[in-house]
Amino acid sequence: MEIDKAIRESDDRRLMTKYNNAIYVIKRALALYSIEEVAFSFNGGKDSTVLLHLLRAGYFLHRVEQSCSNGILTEFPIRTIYFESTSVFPEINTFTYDTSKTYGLQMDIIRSDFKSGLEALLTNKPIRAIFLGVRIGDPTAVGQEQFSPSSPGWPPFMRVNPILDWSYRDVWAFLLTCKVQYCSLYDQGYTSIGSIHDTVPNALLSISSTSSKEKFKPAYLLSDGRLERAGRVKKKSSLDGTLCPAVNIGLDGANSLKNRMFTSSVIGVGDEILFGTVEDQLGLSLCRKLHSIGWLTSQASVVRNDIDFVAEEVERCKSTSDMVFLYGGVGPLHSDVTLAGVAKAFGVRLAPDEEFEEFLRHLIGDQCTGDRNEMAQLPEGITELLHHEKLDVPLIKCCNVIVISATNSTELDKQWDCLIELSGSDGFLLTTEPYSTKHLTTNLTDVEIAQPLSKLCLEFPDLYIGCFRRSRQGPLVISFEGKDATRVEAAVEALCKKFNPGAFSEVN
Ligand SMILES: Cc1cc2nc3c(=O)[nH]c(=O)nc-3n(C[C@H](O)[C@H](O)[C@H](O)COP(=O)(O)O)c2cc1C
Ligand SMILES: Nc1ncnc2c1ncn2[C@@H]1O[C@H](COP(=O)(O)OP(=O)(O)OP(=O)(O)O)[C@@H](O)[C@H]1O
Ligand SMILES: [Mg+2]
Repeated sequence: MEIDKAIRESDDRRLMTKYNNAIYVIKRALALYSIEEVAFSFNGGKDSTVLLHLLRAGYFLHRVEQSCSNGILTEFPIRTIYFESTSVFPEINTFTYDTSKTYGLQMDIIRSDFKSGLEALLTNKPIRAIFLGVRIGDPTAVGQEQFSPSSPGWPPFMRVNPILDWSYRDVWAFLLTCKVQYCSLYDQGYTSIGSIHDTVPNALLSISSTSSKEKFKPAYLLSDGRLERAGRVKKKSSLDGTLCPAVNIGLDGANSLKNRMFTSSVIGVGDEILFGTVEDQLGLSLCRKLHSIGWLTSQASVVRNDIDFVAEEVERCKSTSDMVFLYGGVGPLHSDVTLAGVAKAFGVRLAPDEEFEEFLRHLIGDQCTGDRNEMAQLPEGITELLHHEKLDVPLIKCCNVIVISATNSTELDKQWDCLIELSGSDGFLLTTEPYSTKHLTTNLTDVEIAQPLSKLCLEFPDLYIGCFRRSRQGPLVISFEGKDATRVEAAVEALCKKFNPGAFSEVN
């Protein structure tokens, strides 16, 4: 088998190790699932081209071990799926189809989005595992392992990532050592290829040229593989502020913004809260603190210590709230997945942050060894460290998401005060007009009060008018909340007028 032979004959020991590991993963997958139950997700990119040849080698070796191959590989029976989009580079498309022909791939072309395409595929075919060319530096790799079940909300299948631990250098070492064809765009300075709308050649490969047409070196000459995505035009850039859509307040706007309604979401991360083992004080305290600065908390939730759950919740909240507060799940333990969830929600990877690592080093001393300190990994390109002299470690702000590391109310009080100070009078946590609040209690029945209250809500749409009880039999409490104290007063008066005097009394 020519791939296996090329690697074994090369003297690249690192490549050999990576190859052996990938082949091991492929062979385990082929032992776990029947050939009808696996699929290969191929898109003509360099990573999936590597994977194609690894799968060819892995399938061959698997057959040899089962003693059913004579050493000549004539077929590649693994179902191949290609999501063909209208915004794909023509060179990628042609390469994908040509490769399919060369290696006799049984290719299913899917023209819908990934999720619905996979849903339809899995309904019609017995597929249980899909091979992907995902690598650890890819934003989508956050939290994945070589075998990772698909995320919640996706149809159920196993994602098999044989080259998860391969670097950019490993990919090129493999393609060049095996002398296999790859898409021609990689010889024109493209280093990672998305759609025609978001991909340009990598500027780091640019050759200064006197002619008007810029020239580029081939992808394999990129010396720092961490920059392979430099040719990907960010859909939203953290620098132009669009990735951080919410509170971007300039001095001029501060006064008018004081009257604006700011909304927040509060997300707790912790299985223990959900088991009922630990009482969630931080969520309550954050809601109170936000209310005290005139913010409206539009939702507070608690999710499991699971990257996908965190990512899903953050993704939803960051686009609907001005600011999202996350607490719990921060640290170096296996259950500390909060920052990975934030990274996934923003589609960036976790990367070591030297500045943050330095703070941790001061705090935990020698226990914190450079490359092994998981706590020093922060969402890349979107993280701002908020320094305050009263804090041993800076607070982490990723666009409009603030990660609170406090584990109890006292620590939270301290971090909150620092946040307010750091935000200043025109910052990301602007103190706005405080709420004016009134509470009335009454012994009127729900039936008596329901209709007049509904009418009152229509008359005062600018106020929050709600009801709650402290016990089923006890009095009803009606709360009025609003930014304009005279309006709150007017609503209270209007309600009292609808009933006999003495029907309500004011409480705190
Ligand atoms: C076969 C296949 C399976 C996928 N499974 C998942 C999944 O389980 N969870 C998930 O969040 N994304 C999944 N994705 C989506 C990818 O993680 C990623 O969003 C996609 O490759 C788009 O990357 P891009 O935005 O860089 O183009 C899957 C994609 C493919 C092709
Ligand atoms: N349109 C698609 N059809 C099928 N599989 C896809 C598609 N897009 C992505 N994938 C799967 O996701 C993997 C990761 O995609 P990614 O874009 O990171 O890598 P690539 O396209 O192989 O290489 P490159 O990073 O150079 O673009 C692919 O290797 C492939 O398995
Ligand atoms: Mg690609």
